[in-house]
Amino acid sequence: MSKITVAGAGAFGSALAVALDMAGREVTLVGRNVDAFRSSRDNPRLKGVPIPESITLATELNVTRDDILLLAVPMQALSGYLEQTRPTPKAAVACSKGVDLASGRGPTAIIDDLLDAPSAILTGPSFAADIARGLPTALVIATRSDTGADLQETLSTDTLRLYLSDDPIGAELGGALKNVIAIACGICIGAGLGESARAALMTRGMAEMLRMAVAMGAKPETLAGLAGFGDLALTCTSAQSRNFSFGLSLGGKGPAPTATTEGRHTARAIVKLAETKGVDMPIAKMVAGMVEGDLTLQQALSLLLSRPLTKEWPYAYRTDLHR
Ligand SMILES: NC(=O)c1ccc[n+]([C@@H]2O[C@H](COP(=O)([O-])OP(=O)(O)OC[C@H]3O[C@@H](n4cnc5c(N)ncnc54)[C@H](O)[C@@H]3O)[C@@H](O)[C@H]2O)c1
Ligand SMILES: O=P(O)(O)OC[C@H](O)CO
Repeated sequence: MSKITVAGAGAFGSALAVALDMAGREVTLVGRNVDAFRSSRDNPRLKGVPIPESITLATELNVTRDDILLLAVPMQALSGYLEQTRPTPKAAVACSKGVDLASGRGPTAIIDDLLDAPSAILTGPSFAADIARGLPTALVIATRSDTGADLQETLSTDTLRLYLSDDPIGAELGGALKNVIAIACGICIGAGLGESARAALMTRGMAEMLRMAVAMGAKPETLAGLAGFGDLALTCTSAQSRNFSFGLSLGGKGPAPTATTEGRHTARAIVKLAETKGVDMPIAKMVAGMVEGDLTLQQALSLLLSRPLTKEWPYAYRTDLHR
């Protein structure tokens, strides 16, 4: 079985490394921060779960065509990281959830542009702490390459169940866009706007995700799966989510988390992309405005609620409008 190298020793990269090591895979965890926990095996990004001695720690990326490379650095760091390291693995699997602000590209497009290796995306509802503790989790591995079945087999464990998809665009946009809607839901709950309003935001947010994804060439059914609906449900309803917690703080409840919050950047990136594609994304626009400090909560709310009354679904499914 292929060796696995995980680049990015933050919460998610470390959690994947631990889960795969527990399942008997040969794992190397690479990160600029690994020296800080090389002897203690206690990574502050993954509190309470020691990094087993069986996982090799490295500060420099060094992969061969025998290795599967999991890329677990934040989205805005991905292209710079690959430009700098130029690895040549058997397959490069992005684990980042977002859209690159500078270029509007998703993670697999960045891999395809920069590496001579098949690209894939690993995404879906999963908190790092749950994966690291071996709690049951279901994810999607999506690729257009013929490495999909091998990746699914190698990266699945007894508790980490991977479903295979041939729609990386849909899968990565599901993971990126749910973060933006989760910020909106956090704002809603933080500001005391109620559970009914959150349900409305999740549902209309799903319509925005679907419109945008289809406009980008994704299959609508991907958005109904783990990478879309599944991750939206998790992230919009759990205070464990950094995106939801960031939203809570924007809504006036609690401090902003200092950890990686992908939706802040993705909101801005997606609003730019939606304008180019002519896709209507009012909730994302409201989130981007509040993140930028251009809109107050009251302004965002009245902009959303004063939109013309419309039909619920036909517009979202009129894919011909967006192709
Ligand atoms: N934490 C989760 O529960 C979770 C779950 C699923 C997906 N993800 C995704 O995984 C990605 C990483 O998130 P995380 O939670 O591990 O974040 P994190 O902040 O815990 O860790 C990010 C890691 O990337 C490293 N890093 C940052 N910039 C870098 C650069 N320029 N070059 C090299 N390394 C760099 C940091 O040192 C850190 O170790 C995000 O896109 C996130 O959406 C996270
Ligand atoms: O903590 P968040 O908001 O980055 O969410 C983590 C995962 O993406 C949930 O699937």
